[in-house]
Amino acid sequence: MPLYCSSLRTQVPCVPKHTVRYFNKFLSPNYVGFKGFSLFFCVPQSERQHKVAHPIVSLSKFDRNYSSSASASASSIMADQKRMDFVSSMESKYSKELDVAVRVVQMACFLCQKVQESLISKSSSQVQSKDDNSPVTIADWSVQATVSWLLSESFGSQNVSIVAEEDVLSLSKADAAGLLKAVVNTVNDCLAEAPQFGLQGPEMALGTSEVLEAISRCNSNGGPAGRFWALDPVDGTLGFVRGDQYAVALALIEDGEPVIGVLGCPNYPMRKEWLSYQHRYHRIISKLTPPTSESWDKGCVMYAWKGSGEAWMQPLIQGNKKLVWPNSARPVQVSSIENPELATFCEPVEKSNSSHSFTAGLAHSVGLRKQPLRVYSMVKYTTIARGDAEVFMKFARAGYKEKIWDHAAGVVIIQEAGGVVTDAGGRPLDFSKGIYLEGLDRGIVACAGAKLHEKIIRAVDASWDSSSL
Ligand SMILES: Nc1ncnc2c1ncn2[C@@H]1O[C@H](COP(=O)(O)OS(=O)(=O)O)[C@@H](OP(=O)(O)O)[C@H]1O
Ligand SMILES: [Mg+2]
Repeated sequence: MPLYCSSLRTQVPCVPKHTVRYFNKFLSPNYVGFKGFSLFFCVPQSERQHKVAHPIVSLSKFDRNYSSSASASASSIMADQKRMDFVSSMESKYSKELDVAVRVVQMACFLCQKVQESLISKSSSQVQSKDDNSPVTIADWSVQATVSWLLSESFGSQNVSIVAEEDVLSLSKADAAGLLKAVVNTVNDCLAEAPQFGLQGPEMALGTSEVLEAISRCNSNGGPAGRFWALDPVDGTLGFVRGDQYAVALALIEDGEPVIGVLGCPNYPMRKEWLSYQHRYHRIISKLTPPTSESWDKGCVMYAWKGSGEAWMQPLIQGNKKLVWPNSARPVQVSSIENPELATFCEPVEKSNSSHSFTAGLAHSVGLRKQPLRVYSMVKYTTIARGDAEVFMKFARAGYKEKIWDHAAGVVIIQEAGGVVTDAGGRPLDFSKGIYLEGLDRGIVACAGAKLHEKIIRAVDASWDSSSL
């Protein structure tokens, strides 16, 4: 039987994670029992071909988490075994949901990219105004319809409950007929590509009523019990219409806790320096020196499930390539920088969304010296999870209530990548109270590590009373 061998500390595609963890525990250089076996391990080719549903695995990460010392006691081995069993059971519990959610977000990114291209090249006639005057585009409704339709097809509509940002009212008005037509066409164009993403599209193009129904089905109010999906079809609408950063955010929330987080970031640059530039410059440079078709220049989908201790990033599907799992996924980890002088903090672009002056004071008091990185949308969560910045702070004006779909996916991803996310009082965000993060204390603080986090929480307390927030 042909064997697939891989040297230790390289990334191993197509190996079931629990198998790697199991081997890795014994392959630790300190583990005397199997020391002579520590250079290679082998997996039968047939197993490799059949068990490809999981992402690639970084052995070095598991070394860090799971290495046993020579004096490892039987009880710590048992604890490891228990954790392995827990991880395996959770893995099988969420594997279909994760697989479908990542594919669906890939499709949503594909849709958004097309709409954003046409928005930038045409005028802004495709931008509508919602009651709260924020711009909303064809993409918002089209993504919501597409995601809702695909989740219902994959799990059965009776099993799918979705909390999402857009409502169907403004789209159903008589004067929105042109917009509705554009949404129906965009949804059908996207769903026609479903097989490329490993999903099944409709046999016939969806009619207007089916599209409206898919959008309006996202009418769950969340809450503390059961399962629901939280969707922000286009988070960072301003970034989207400006041709800049935005995200498609999908999370599965179970009994009030986000358990799966998937974030599509179509404009995320692989070279982190580009995050500080307006996306316009990136586009110009890309035109002058176009990336090769194989290079991973920008755009990713990040994902994680709670309790796995892993977060992953895969490239967006390009051209008419097929999504073959795990689609070159790479593990991501938060930065190891603890020194505030070396750390970068990111925050919302719009000062109406978060007080820039308050965060500047906090930054100064904890010794953060670098210029803030202002990035639209939940891409800020991606920035921390990937290790491209160390701190994310958001302090909205008093009275603003944060919504669960603006944070759920990012929280799971940062936590599984090794970071910390809390409110400004140091408490976990509460996703169990409906569509808002009720009881949020002052603001949101996400950090790569606990030390930085603690410093910032202390600084908030010290300066809050003198702030005008
Ligand atoms: N006044 C106010 N204060 C705080 N937050 C607000 C406010 N208004 C809106 N929002 C929400 O912020 C989402 C935009 O993302 P950010 O908060 O990261 O801001 S920014 O786009 O970088 O400026 C944005 O998400 P989208 O509506 O999906 O763009 C909103 O949910
Ligand atoms: Mg949003």
